[in-house]
Amino acid sequence: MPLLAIAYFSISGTTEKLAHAVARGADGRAQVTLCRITGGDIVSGRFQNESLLETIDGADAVAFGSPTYMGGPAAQFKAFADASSDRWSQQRWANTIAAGFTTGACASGDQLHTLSYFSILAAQHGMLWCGLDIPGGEDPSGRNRLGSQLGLATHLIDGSLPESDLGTAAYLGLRLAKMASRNG
Ligand SMILES: Cc1cc2nc3c(=O)[nH]c(=O)nc-3n(C[C@H](O)[C@H](O)[C@H](O)COP(=O)(O)O)c2cc1C
Repeated sequence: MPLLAIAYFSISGTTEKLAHAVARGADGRAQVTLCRITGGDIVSGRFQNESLLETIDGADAVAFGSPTYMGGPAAQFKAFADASSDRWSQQRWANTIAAGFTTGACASGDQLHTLSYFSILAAQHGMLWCGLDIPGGEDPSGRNRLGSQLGLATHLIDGSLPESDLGTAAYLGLRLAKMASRNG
């Protein structure tokens, strides 16, 4: 079974809900490891959780997740990304499947920029980007509600995530598991 690592940062729990939904979607088709990035991993501005990075070293697929903060990934996620530069120099994550998910307070809160950053991070590592194959506004169950095909973009409605966003996250997990099996 392929290994799916979900590397995410969340403070108030919304991105974490998405991470758990991605994991549920992959259940039974991949072994899943949730890798939560925390502020405590960052010492003097540098991300120092080597065991989290080592988990990703062994993964067949990786889902990157962060809330959108000020039009991009949260600083804590960026600290993790910067710490991956040792892996970059050896292209250690090359050919691993990668995808991304994010959330925001607004429907058009610049989530695309966060997803673009994730895809560039993946490209820097030679990873293979996996977007969403759900046409926005066309899915009978309302998945990919915001019509983002680069990755999963969501936003809060009355303070919580709609079920359709969690369904999209689960679908992304399933898709990653399938892609990882195909790529293995
Ligand atoms: C510092 C900060 C910056 C934010 N910037 C944005 C933003 O640019 N766009 C947006 O839609 N939401 C923005 N938000 C809202 C968060 O993305 C939103 O509350 C999200 O659900 C938090 O995720 P979490 O529950 O996983 O911590 C911002 C929130 C904070 C605290």
